[in-house]
Amino acid sequence: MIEVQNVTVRFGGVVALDGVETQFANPVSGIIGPNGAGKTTLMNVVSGFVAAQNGQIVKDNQNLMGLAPYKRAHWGLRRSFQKEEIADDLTVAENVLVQVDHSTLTSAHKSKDVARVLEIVGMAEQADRPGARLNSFERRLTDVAKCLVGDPKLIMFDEPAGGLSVEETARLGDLILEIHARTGAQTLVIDHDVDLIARICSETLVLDFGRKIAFGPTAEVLSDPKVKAAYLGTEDI
Ligand SMILES: Nc1ncnc2c1ncn2[C@@H]1O[C@H](COP(=O)(O)OP(=O)(O)OP(=O)(O)O)[C@@H](O)[C@H]1O
Repeated sequence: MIEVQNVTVRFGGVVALDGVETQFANPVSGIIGPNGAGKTTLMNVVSGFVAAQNGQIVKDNQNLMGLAPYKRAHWGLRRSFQKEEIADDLTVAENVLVQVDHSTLTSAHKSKDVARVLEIVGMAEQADRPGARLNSFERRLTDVAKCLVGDPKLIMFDEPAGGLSVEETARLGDLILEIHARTGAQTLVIDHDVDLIARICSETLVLDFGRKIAFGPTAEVLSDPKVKAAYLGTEDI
């Protein structure tokens, strides 16, 4: 369970999040809304990149607001960005290993864990290939592997399907659906691809101008007139 409790963020005069309150209880949950709605800001509050003026984020009784960003990562918070952070001069396996650098586990244990997550994302055969030689989908899969390594508890994907083909998006969706069973982590997904959200997220939060305008089972939320109105003139839903 991820509890978002009355979170408010202001950037000068802009209210990016306005008392947002919700509870994500499902293995995979979505966050959608028009451009500038506050979606990325909410992820930034969870990861600690942005300080909220008010509110708390609690995951399974752990109040994340009380932890510095690096401690949240040690605790098990993982995040992928709109652009992958893959080092060109490191191999795929080394890129993933960096994520668990801080861990006190033995290097044999870490290598085994890296091999396990590369197997899950389908990149085991490319483990020794340098980042520079990966295509865009392989980079994305390596980024997902970085989120899976080292006992994650909460994984956040910001527009994971951006720039992917229909087939690649379908594969990525399958992979995200497997995460909870394979790692136990709960996943939050922001994406403008509403078909992907509808397929993989059993519940979805809709933000508009920093406010929660809907939350609940994804199919219900997507047919809500308030949600359709928020998207009017911006994109189809
Ligand atoms: N660091 C910042 N400084 C000032 N304003 C910001 C900052 N980050 C976000 N904002 C503003 O806060 C509001 C919410 O932005 P945010 O990026 O969270 O929206 P979003 O829903 O993720 O949008 P998109 O779908 O376009 O990525 C916008 O008005 C944005 O301009």
